[in-house]
Amino acid sequence: MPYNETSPRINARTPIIRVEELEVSFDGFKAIRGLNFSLEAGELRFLIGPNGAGKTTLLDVLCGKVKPSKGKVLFKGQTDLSKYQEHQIAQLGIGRKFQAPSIFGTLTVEENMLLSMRQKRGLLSTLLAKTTKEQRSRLQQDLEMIGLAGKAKDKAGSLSHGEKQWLEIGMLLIQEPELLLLDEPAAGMTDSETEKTGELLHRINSRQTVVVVEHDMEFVRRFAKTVTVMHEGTVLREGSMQDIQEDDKVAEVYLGKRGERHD
Ligand SMILES: Nc1ncnc2c1ncn2[C@@H]1O[C@H](COP(=O)(O)OP(=O)(O)OP(=O)(O)O)[C@@H](O)[C@H]1O
Repeated sequence: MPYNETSPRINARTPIIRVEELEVSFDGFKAIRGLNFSLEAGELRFLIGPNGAGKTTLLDVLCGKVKPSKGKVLFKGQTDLSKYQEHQIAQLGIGRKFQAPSIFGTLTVEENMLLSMRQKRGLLSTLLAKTTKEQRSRLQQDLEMIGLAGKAKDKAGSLSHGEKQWLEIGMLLIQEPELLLLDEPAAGMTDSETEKTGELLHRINSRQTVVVVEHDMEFVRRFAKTVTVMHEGTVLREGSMQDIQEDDKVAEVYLGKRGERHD
């Protein structure tokens, strides 16, 4: 049975994430200021905005890497994420992929996936445990999902840049998060890898909620469903890509305050 059929993953009523009046300060500098943000279970949400808008900081708060100085961050309506450590948040079901790779190049693709699967259980002894039939089937399913089933026995170090990124995503998927946070998943990829990454995001989104921080506007145009535009630590606009593209305020923050130049 597909693993997502047994869990109450998608509940269209309760937001999977609700952020209220969030503030994050770094030595007095407010990187996030009064931010409100809501994400429904099952969404594929793109976060965009100029450099320094606070996109990465928001993901850092959601995964527990950065603690808010004010405000609420609720997971599934009741769990206050600000009270949990990073590893506990991972256990709760929020997976974060950073840009820097964390795979073991000397291990095979499959071994990297298995290590990640066992880490989730949090017991060192499980590293020595035998893989169950169910786990093997999970592994196979996720390898197929990320397009690396044919490379399961290859050393991870021999993969292309794009394939390494997919393996990292696979290592998150195998931990069965309900919410996946991805920072520029297509950065540095070839055109064909970028296309495959977009398709992968949509496949993942058929069973999980996904938030993607992205700079590549062509990628956003091609693959985004709903887009949140951030600016100066808060949400500037939210909507479909078409709404966002037609918005004067969004154009202004991206194009360096056109209005001011012409006044
Ligand atoms: N650890 C930190 N200490 C001090 N300032 C920080 C720290 N992390 C982020 N900032 C500052 O907070 C602001 C928001 O940064 P953040 O990285 O979240 O923006 P971003 O929208 O992700 O930008 P980019 O698109 O350039 O990655 C920036 O001004 C940044 O310099």
